[in-house]
Amino acid sequence: MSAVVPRVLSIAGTDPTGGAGVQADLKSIAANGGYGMAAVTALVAQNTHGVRSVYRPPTSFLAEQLHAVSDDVSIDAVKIGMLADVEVIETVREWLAAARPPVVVLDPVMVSTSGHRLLDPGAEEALRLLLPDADLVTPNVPELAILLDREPASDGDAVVDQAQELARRHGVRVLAKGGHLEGPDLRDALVEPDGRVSDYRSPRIETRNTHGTGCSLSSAIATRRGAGATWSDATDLALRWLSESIRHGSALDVGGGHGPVSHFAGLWARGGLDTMPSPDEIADEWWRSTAGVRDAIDGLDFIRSLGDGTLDRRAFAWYLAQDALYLREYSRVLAQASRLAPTPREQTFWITGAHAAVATEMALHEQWLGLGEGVPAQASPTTTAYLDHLGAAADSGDYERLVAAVLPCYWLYHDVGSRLHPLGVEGHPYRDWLDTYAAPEFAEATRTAIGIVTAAAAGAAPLRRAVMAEAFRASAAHELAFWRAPLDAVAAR
Ligand SMILES: Nc1ncnc2c1ncn2[C@@H]1O[C@H](COP(=O)(O)OP(=O)(O)O)[C@@H](O)[C@H]1O
Ligand SMILES: Cc1ncc(COP(=O)(O)O)c(N)n1
Repeated sequence: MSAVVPRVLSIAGTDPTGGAGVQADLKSIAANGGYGMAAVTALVAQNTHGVRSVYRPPTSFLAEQLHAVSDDVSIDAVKIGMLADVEVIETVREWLAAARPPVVVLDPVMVSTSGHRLLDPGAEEALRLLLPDADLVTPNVPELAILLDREPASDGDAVVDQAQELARRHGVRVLAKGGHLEGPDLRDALVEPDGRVSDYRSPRIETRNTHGTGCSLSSAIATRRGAGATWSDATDLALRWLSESIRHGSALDVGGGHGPVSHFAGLWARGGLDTMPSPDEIADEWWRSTAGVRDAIDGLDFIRSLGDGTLDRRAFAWYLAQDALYLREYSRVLAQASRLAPTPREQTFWITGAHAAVATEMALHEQWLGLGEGVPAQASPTTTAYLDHLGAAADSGDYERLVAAVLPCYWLYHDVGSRLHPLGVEGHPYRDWLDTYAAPEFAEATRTAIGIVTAAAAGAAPLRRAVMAEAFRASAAHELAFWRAPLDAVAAR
């Protein structure tokens, strides 16, 4: 079973400038959605101008690296690059026989772009013997010729002929790469062991940044295949990614010779570098952003006297009348959230809230309206302002903004309600009210609302998340004004 994120091992040499070898492989694996690992065959002192020297550590140590990985990690794919000499080839072959990784892509690295040997001339036959252990071999034009012991092909058809010959001889799939041929059009050919050919054509990109293209391509194919794509799809996806990365290579400005490709250019452009907060982090941040509003609510005479039961009945009746006006409209706003909801679960949640707002709570308020304190039938300026804010969010058709705007009505009410509730002793004049907003169903609905809204915010792009946070904060400020209004209104009469 391959993992969602395929675990891909590169067995290759190094490039301290990061454009080729294991350094390029790890970037390519990551850029194609894999988890990259690397066992180093040889240390190469090289840069974008060329190779200066090669140090090949004892192969016993390579074997230790390989077994350290396979003893611990389930490997989904292996990419093999520079093998340096016969001893290294033998070490890798023995390890492959023992570890049996499900996908093996072999890039038969022999000579660097700059013309330096990365494989002993005497190791060519050993490399040929390794070919059947691979699922895919990815030679460039000169490597294909050496593996066949022929002259290099000079056009696309000759490359395909040679690739078919190699595939047949060794019973292996071959991706023959056309980067070394001349001309404006590039052709790579995937040849099955039975000779069937799939062509991949693309325009040649005018650039000096082609250092490590072979390393990067083979790692990308191994990763895509390790994730479950067919060989043909894996090749197609990897080539599209490589073209994009070659196109952005020169913008990196790395070195004065053949520079690297820009492995993450596409991801940077499309995904940006922003981190994504978790829903819990958003909940914390948004809640903290209302600290001032909450302190101010707690400090209101209305809240204090509501808690100890000394609140002026007229003020309470005025408040209930405004709340009834508010709830009718709030119900419509929740119904709009339900209409825009992306999932049935959310659709159900908001429509249930809309029903609760208009039915259950209205019924409670009907009783209190019986207080007969000559309450206003018109929405106050404060109520109107709050409803205008919610109405604008509802009319925008923007689900995320809308649900962020309706959240404080749950969250702050639940917060105030659960703190006032213990004060609602026998005989408390506002006990029914105190019970409503501390009820377990309201606590549950509040939790669900917070979960839905913060999950939407976590998944939103940063700018969208900022719009949501602003809608939330504005509603919280309207909540404060709503609680402050009743005593002011009664005092002004
Ligand atoms: N200038 C370029 N424009 C577009 N694709 C390129 C360019 N150079 C190389 N490639 C692609 O990069 C891959 C590796 O190319 P190639 O040069 O043939 O192999 P290697 O890097 O092993 O020598 C191939 O898929 C090739 O099509
Ligand atoms: C360690 C190592 N492996 C492979 C290459 C081939 O790179 P290129 O794709 O430029 O031929 C390289 N230069 N160094």
